[in-house]
Amino acid sequence: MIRSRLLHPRLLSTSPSTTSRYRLRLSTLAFLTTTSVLVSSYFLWPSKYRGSPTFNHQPLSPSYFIPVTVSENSQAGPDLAVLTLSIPPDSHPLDKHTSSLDPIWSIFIKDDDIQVERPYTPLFGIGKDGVIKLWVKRYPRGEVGRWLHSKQAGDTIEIRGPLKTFPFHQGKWDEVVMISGGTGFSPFHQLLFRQLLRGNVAASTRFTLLHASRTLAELPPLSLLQPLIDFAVAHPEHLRLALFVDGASRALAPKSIVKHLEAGRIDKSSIGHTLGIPDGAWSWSSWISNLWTSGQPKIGDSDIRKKNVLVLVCGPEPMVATIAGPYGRNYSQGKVGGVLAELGFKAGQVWKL
Ligand SMILES: Cc1cc2nc3c(=O)[nH]c(=O)nc-3n(C[C@H](O)[C@H](O)[C@H](O)COP(=O)(O)OP(=O)(O)OC[C@H]3O[C@@H](n4cnc5c(N)ncnc54)[C@H](O)[C@@H]3O)c2cc1C
Repeated sequence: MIRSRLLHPRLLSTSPSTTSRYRLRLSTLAFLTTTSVLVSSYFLWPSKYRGSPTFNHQPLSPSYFIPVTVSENSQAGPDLAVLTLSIPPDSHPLDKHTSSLDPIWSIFIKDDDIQVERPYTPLFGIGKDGVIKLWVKRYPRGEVGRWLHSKQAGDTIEIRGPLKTFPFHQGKWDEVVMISGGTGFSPFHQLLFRQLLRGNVAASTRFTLLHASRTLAELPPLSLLQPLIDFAVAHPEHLRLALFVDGASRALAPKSIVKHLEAGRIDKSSIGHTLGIPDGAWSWSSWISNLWTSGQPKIGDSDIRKKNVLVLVCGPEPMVATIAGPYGRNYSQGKVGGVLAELGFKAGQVWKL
C-alpha cells in the first residue's frame, strides 16, 4: 500500500521535465539532510574542545591559544591568588604599539581538564618581558578559578588574546569614574596603571575609583593599592580613591589605606558624596544661599553629571545591577538603572563591563 502510494506519482508522470524536476528536488533534499546531520553532529556530538586551536611558537593572538608558563602563584587573600604568566619570547606580540594592547583588555584562559575557557584581566597589561599578572578569585564550585589556583610554578597553561573589554580613548572624557567589586578591580587597575602611573594621562582628565571588597583581607593586594594611594595623595586633581569594606574596622586596616577606607558598601550616598553630587534635599539654608548666589556661577557648573563623564562599573552581577541596573539580554548593556539612574546619570555616560 505504501509502496503503491509512493510509486503512484512516478507512474503517472510521463513528461521528461517533471522527471528532472523530481530528481532535482530529491538531490536537494539529500544535500540538505546530509548538511544538517553534519552541522548538528558538529555541535552535539560529545568530543574534544572545538574552540580555537593551539599553536606553539606563534605570537599572542585572539584567534588561537598559545602555551605560556606559570612562573609564580602567590596567595593574595582568602580564595585569591596572583598568578604570574610568562609568554615565551617567540610568542611575544609582534607589534607592541598596536591599539589592541591599549586598555582595557582581557585574555581567555583554557581549562585543559574540562575544555572550557574564561576571560581574565592582566593587571598591568603585558610587560616588555612578556609577563602577565592576574588576580584570580576561586569560587567554591567555580571550575576555572579552582583549576588556576591549583597551578604551580613551571606548569603550562594556554591563553589567547588580547580581547577588548572597553576601548578607552585618552583625552575623550574629563571625568572617568570606576566602581568595582572584588576582582572587578583588575580592569580598572590596568587602566590606571597604563594611563596614570605611566604618565600617559591627558591633563584635563580626572579619575575616581570606588572599590568594594567584603573583608579587609579580600581587598586588592597592598602592592597594587599602595602606588594608587600614593598617586591620589600627590595628585588629587587626577585621582580620587575610596575603598569600601563591609563592617571594616579602621583599627585593623593597614595604616596607609586608613585615610581612604569607608565601612559599608558602595551606595547612593557614598557615590553622591565622593562625586560631590548634591543630594537634592531642600533646606532653608540652601534656598537662601541660592537666592544669594543667583546671577553668580551655580554649583551645577561643577556638577559631574553635566561634564563629559564616563562611569564604568565592574563586579559581581548583583552589585552591577544595584549600582547601574541589570545587564540586558546576552550581556548587552541594558538600561541605565539602579543607583546611577537615581543620581541622574544617563545612557552614554555609564558602561557595565
Ligand atoms: C572581561 C572579563 C574579565 C574578567 N577578569 C577576571 C579577573 O581578572 N579575575 C577573576 O578572578 N575573574 C575575572 N573574570 C571572571 C572570570 O572570567 C570567571 O567568570 C570567574 O573566574 C568564574 O569562573 P569559574 O569557572 O571559576 O566559575 P564557574 O564555573 O563559571 O561558576 C561556578 C560558580 O561560581 C559562581 N560565580 C562565578 N562567577 C562569579 C562571580 N563573579 N561572583 C559570584 N559568584 C560567581 C557561580 O554563580 C557558580 O555558582 C572576568 C570576567 C570577564 C567577563
